[in-house]
Amino acid sequence: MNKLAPGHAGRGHHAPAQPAIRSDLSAALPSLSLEDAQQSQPMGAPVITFDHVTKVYQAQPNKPSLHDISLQIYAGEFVFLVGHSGSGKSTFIKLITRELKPSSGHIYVADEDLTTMRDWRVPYLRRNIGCVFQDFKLLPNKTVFENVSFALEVIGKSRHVIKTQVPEVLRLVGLQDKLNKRPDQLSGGEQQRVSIARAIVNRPPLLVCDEPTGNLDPQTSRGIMDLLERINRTGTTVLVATHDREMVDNMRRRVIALDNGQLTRDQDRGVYGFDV
Ligand SMILES: Nc1ncnc2c1ncn2[C@@H]1O[C@H](COP(=O)(O)OP(=O)(O)OP(=O)(O)O)[C@@H](O)[C@H]1O
Repeated sequence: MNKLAPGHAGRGHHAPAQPAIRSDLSAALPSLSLEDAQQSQPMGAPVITFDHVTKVYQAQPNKPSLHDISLQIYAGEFVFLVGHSGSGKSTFIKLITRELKPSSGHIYVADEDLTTMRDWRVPYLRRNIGCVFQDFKLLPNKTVFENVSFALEVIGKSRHVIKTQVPEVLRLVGLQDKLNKRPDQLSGGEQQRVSIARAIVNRPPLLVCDEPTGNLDPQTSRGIMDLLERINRTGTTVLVATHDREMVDNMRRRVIALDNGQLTRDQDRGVYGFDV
């Protein structure tokens, strides 16, 4: 069943998207407070809009990796993106971060049209999107503290901001005692917590995760999903691409299902729903 967000047309697969273009992306997005707030309700404005999006890779001209996808994800939602290997999940995420451009259709993040966005604006877009990957992507020769602080240094944050925000976020993910460890001195679950800390230290309003528990055992995976839920409760919109059936079935959040590049299901409190 498609859910209706307050004050908005349904999120049906073919809902027309007509957002106004805003020049200030940051102003258009809510900011993350690291203190746990009440469970936030989806707010009025869509954070992500796909409007008849098709993506065809040059290497596979006859087989769209995504075909005519239209949907909206609202501020404060927690959404699972599920589908078999090759169904288009990573392509979907790369379109949101503007690593890829669609072959046709439009994608809006906080009302900004990524299709027409100038290249110089892309780094500003990415400051608003925390990214978490299956393989953590930590810098091996840097400590936990340095891996997280680096994310703030590259966007020019002051030493004062770094000294306050990095310990705060490492406390949030439960790594306050591991600041000086290197990634190879941590478990897989701890490394993923560092990568989540790095993704949210700049308080992005949107967190996208591509198979965040793909390398972790079930118990560690539950800890990571609990953490993502806590981050979501602070108001951050969370999108998780996953194969983790148990997690999706237990958490009963919105599920968007892709099959061969087609949107086949968009369900509130959904289940994984594919045969393994
Ligand atoms: N750079 C590329 N060039 C050509 N085809 C690609 C490229 N990247 C992905 N594809 C194809 O696009 C389709 C979707 O791939 P995608 O990686 O988005 O799927 P996925 O659902 O994320 O898969 P997985 O769960 O295995 O990561 C597949 O058919 C894949 O072969």
